[in-house]
Amino acid sequence: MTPAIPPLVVMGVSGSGKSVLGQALGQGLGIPFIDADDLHPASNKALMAAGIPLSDADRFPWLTLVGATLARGVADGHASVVACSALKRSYRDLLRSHVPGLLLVPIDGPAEIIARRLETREHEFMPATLLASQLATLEPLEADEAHIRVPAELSVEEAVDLVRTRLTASAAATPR
Ligand SMILES: Nc1ncnc2c1ncn2[C@@H]1O[C@H](COP(=O)(O)OP(=O)(O)O)[C@@H](O)[C@H]1O
Ligand SMILES: O=C(O)[C@H](O)[C@@H](O)[C@H](O)[C@H](O)COP(=O)(O)O
Repeated sequence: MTPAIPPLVVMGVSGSGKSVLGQALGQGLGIPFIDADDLHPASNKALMAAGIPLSDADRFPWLTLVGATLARGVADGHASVVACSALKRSYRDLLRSHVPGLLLVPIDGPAEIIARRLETREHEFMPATLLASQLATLEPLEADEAHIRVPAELSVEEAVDLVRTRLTASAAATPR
């Protein structure tokens, strides 16, 4: 059965694996993938490249663009999957204000795994030194935030299977 797919945001700190999983989910579920990294204004990229964490004021216009991008997909009749850190509850609320049916896909794992991933990857503008600030900023999901949690230890294929299985199960459980 093909589940009805809600707009998805793969979230977590830098280096948790959002871009890789988001891309794989887009392919696996047959929906567009957008990396929120690509929606940052040059000013945000310059701050991060200089090792300066973004403030709420830096992030809100960017998150508004991310939310509008998700909403455009819904208006066009399809879900999209976005990779976006979405670290604070207020950021996620802003995204949900654009797409109320938003389903979060948080990637959770020990800081050591994430730090190791950051050490071995190349990034256009994000230095590994910002991981500490990302972890300090991350606000855990609250009980009313719809989500499918993905352990960082899973392979990308296992993570896609987990999300697909959970989507199918929740579609089967939803009364028509
Ligand atoms: N499930 C995974 N298992 C092993 N390595 C992974 C996994 N997901 C991502 N990676 C690797 O970790 C690094 C960070 O992944 P990336 O998707 O860029 O993270 P983010 O978008 O959250 O910053 C990359 O080198 C990527 O290849
Ligand atoms: O401060 C933020 O809100 C995040 O840093 C977010 O903007 C993202 O994490 C960066 O664009 C780096 O990209 P990765 O998360 O892909 O490393």
